[in-house]
Amino acid sequence: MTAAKRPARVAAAPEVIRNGLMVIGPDRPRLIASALLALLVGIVETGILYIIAAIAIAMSGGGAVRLGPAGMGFEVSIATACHIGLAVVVVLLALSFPLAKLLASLSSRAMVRLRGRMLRAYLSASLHYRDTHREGLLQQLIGEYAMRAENSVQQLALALVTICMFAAVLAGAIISSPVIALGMVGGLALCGALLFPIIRRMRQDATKPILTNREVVGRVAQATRTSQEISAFHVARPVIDMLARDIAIAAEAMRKLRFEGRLVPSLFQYGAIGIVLLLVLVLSGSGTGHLEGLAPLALLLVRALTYVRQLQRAMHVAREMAPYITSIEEEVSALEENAWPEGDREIADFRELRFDHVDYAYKPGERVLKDVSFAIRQGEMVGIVGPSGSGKSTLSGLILRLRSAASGTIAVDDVPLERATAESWARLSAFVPQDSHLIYGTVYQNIRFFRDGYDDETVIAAAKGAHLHDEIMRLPEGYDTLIGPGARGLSGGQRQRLAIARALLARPKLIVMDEPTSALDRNSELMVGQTLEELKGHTTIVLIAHRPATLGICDRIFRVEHGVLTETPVSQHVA
Ligand SMILES: Nc1ncnc2c1ncn2[C@@H]1O[C@H](COP(=O)(O)OP(=O)(O)OP(=O)(O)O)[C@@H](O)[C@H]1O
Repeated sequence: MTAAKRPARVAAAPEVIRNGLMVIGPDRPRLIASALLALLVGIVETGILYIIAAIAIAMSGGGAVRLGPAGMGFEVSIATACHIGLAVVVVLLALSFPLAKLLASLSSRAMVRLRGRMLRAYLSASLHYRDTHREGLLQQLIGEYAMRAENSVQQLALALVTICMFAAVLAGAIISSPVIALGMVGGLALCGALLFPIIRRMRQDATKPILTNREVVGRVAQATRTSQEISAFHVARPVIDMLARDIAIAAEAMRKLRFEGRLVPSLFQYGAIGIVLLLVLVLSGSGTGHLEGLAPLALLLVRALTYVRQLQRAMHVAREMAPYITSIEEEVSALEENAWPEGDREIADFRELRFDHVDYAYKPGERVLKDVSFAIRQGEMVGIVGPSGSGKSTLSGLILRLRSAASGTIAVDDVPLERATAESWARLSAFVPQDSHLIYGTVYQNIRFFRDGYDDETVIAAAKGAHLHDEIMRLPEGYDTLIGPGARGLSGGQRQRLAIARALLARPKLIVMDEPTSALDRNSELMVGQTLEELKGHTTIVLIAHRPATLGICDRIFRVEHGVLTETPVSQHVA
């Protein structure tokens, strides 16, 4: 399982209901309250339709308005009937507010829960598992999938509410004229039976989305990330063509779904009306006397049919959306199963970090690190060298406790690194990646990087430690200048030193630097070198580096080749 599959099908009703209830979860009492309220609205609505019909009859006949069931009714003037009607309308309006509020809150609360769960699951999953995901997965889950799940819940709740209203109006119609009302129910059932083969065929057509949205989103994410290269290689046209093709295929599948969504309810409604008219024709021709009170009944039946149409549409949309919930559930469960262990031992300091016979594989059977054993003592500066692809970055992931060994042990003093709490090790260690990223925010926010409890002075001290302070002070608003995507950019050298300031902020005991000077200009490289000199002796540094100039400062140097680590003399690497 590598990524959320775009559901290439329309769900069956039981799946829709099961999924909807799963997402609604703790809000089921709200759903029940909505249904009860809807039933009440349906009953009151039946009353108002009955009053309107009675007024219409009285107006056409010139007499009083007759209200109440046959034989037990009473007569009132048209004005009184209108007043009663207005009072009922006020009740209807008053009931509409809580019903609308309940329905809206049901789905929005479901979305908040879903998004929170997805975000937690994704960010708590192991890096090893996240590596197996294509790019843009979280965005797609939290964006498109959550919206569709919300829509499914909304439609399902709407369907339930519609059923309740339909039941109330139908009950009114049955009381008014059992023969015609039951005839209409029979007509609907007949329509359903007749239309079933067409519906099934259309549904099958609609479930052939050859290209998944997942692929479209993945390709868009890829196009965004490589936008600079796309311009430089002048390949915008083929990229646009490729995306346009993908989008068109997805759109065709969607068109078929929409077509079904529009057509089937109409076929149902008009078919049922036709059957009712036939029934009236038969009854009037036979003179069986079932036609008294036909006017209110006609109104009730028309209203009931609009509910059927509404129900059809709601179920259609809910069915279309429900598989996204299945997909979210599968994806989130897999992420949760692969949660990265939090650990249970607080580590405040360490004397030694030791690797014993450590193996690591991204894929089963393909060892990237083989039988790695070494120890780093507190305060040492250790260089890691080796050709590209030899396993240096993988090693840094293991040191940072972002990955766990496939076999062998990694220990901080006597504690296996996996047992150390993720939080305490993250406080004790820091990372300067090969390619660091800015976030949209001020320089302060970029250096703090979501960590609370560091005042401005501490941030400034970190920037000074990274030899970035003077350049920050030259920005228009100093540390308050907005930087990052969509705002002001920084040069590669400045970005790298900002990454170092980020790492220095919490005064870590261990810093892993992945090629910190690989892409730097001479000036930035000198400043990074100066930072390293200043850290030497009191902060343990693991320096992944190629340049002899950077390695000269190291106490010890390890070489990784084809995943095998050996110690080599420092003198061998210094020019
Ligand atoms: N996410 C991944 N999935 C599968 N294989 C991976 C993954 N990341 C790295 N590898 C493989 O693991 C091996 C070691 O990669 P690593 O990034 O640790 O090398 P490196 O020595 O840091 O390389 P460089 O100096 O180019 O950064 C490489 O063969 C690489 O192809």
